[in-house]
Amino acid sequence: MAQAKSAPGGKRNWVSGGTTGYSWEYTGISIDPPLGMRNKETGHAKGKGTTFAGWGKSEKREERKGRQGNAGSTRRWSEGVPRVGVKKAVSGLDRRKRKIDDDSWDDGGNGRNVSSSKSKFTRKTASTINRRKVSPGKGDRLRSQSLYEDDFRVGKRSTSKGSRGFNGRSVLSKNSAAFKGKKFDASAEFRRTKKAGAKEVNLDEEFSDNKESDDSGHITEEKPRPRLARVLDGSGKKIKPAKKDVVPEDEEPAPPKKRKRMKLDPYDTSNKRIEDSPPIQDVSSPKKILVKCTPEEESDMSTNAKFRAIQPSSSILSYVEDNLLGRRRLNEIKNTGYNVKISAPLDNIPFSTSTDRERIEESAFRNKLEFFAAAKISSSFPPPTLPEIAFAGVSNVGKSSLLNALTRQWGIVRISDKPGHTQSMNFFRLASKLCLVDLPGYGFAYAKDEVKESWQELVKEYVSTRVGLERVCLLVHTKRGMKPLDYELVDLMERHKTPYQIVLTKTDLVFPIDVARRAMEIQESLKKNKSVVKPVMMVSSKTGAGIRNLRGVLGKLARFIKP
Ligand SMILES: Nc1nc2c(ncn2[C@@H]2O[C@H](COP(=O)(O)OP(=O)(O)OP(=O)(O)O)[C@@H](O)[C@H]2O)c(=O)[nH]1
Ligand SMILES: [Mg+2]
Repeated sequence: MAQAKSAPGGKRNWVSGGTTGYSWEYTGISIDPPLGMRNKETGHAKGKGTTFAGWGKSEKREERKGRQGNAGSTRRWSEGVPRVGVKKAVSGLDRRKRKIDDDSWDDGGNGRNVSSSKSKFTRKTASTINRRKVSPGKGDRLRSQSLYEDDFRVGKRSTSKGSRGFNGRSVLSKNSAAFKGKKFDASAEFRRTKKAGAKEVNLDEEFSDNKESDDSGHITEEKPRPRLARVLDGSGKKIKPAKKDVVPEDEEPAPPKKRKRMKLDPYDTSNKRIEDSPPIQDVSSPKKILVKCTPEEESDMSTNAKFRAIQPSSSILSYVEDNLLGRRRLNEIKNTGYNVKISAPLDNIPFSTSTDRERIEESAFRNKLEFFAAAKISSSFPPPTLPEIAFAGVSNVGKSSLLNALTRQWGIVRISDKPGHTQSMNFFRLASKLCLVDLPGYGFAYAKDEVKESWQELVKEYVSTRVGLERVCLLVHTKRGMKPLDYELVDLMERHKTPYQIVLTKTDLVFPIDVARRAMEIQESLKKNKSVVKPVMMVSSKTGAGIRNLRGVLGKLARFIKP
């Protein structure tokens, strides 16, 4: 700062440029030039890095050019500015402050001349100067700063267009004119280079000065940096060598990295289509589920490996494929003829254009879903007038969503991705045909332990004592499988002879083969149970896969109703 002010001849003169307006030149400049002009001055047409952050670097380069023999303008304005290293570039705000402080900005009212220049940028800078003159103060700094940013933007825009615009070319030519006749002739240098063909220029030789002075004027030693050799091709263009090609001389090239070999699980077909999996044998006994394993091997296997070793029956596999269960690409659904623009597209007839209500083939579910009672204790249960279907399962398994999906009446039953959303037993009516009961979940939920226990007790009481309970749909997350609490409820229902059916939910989250495996696993584990209703149903409330089949199964319960 102090250096800038005290430098000799620190004044800028605006010189008339004839009929075209006004041109400018620095004579013994000791101040920081206007930001946008830096590009002009340095002649960096693609001046992205030459404005704020790259200022130190470009300045350094220009100065070196000057040192090679040219005492031109660039040399001069680098004299007055405190030099900064590449890493220690002056921040935009600092430079801004420096400019405000500098008296030579006022320039004896030359702002008028500046504003009459053709340059868009120059005009704006001039207006900034004038405004500062009128209202100096705290607010001024902010306003001028924003203008400053505008200037920066204008300058940047103009330079990014390859100096086609108002100022880049003219200044460049001015600069090259200034170079002409001096020791360093840029065009001659360019011709020389072109003649010589590709030529390597070692920057270390070219720029041997590694010493930098910081703001306080101390000389500091700059850390030695590995420099990349600059390569010029036949046309004189710079070719940036790839980093990997530049190996420091003292370092030996590292040996090529060994590729890690992936271990392939022969039973894992989870990332494949069902057709890609090994040929399926029809499994008739539970022992055959795990293939190619001795009992000792089986005990050593992890739960995951055991699951992957399951080979589902061909009937389950074909059911999964036919109903497009499992994770599917949108294109696959589209190509099969389903309208992917509607919610739960697979709960539809392919190529159908009928409305939601018409698409529901099962008449009971075409009725309006109406909430009519909620219970937190068994004494609040409504009288059993209709056959009931209850939806039980761990929290967040998708019970409430399934009610909406079955009736295609989105939003009637509230859902949330937060486990423990449904906190009471909610009774819904489908006209006078069926009663659907949304039960609170068990297991992990965002609720106090005693509250969760009370839900569990309520569910247990309901499934074991409720009159008119036609079926309990026990919902199981396809990805996670049955939990101990599920088995507990199963045992209870077995004891009370409550009919229940397993429904795999969120099938869209796993690969088709894993949907089939999960169904197979559960079917086999509950094979001896008496109250379980077969088959294991598989659905996705999101894609609508399997919903029509479940509707068909549950709709049969409503047929026996006497209106
Ligand atoms: N991907 C996917 N997400 C689903 C599906 N069914 C439900 N969900 C999501 O799972 C979350 C929980 O759904 P709910 O229907 O509230 O689950 P819940 O079993 O009623 O949960 P609680 O009331 O807390 O016991 C929601 O964010 C749903 O959007 C499905 O088939 N596929
Ligand atoms: Mg719920």
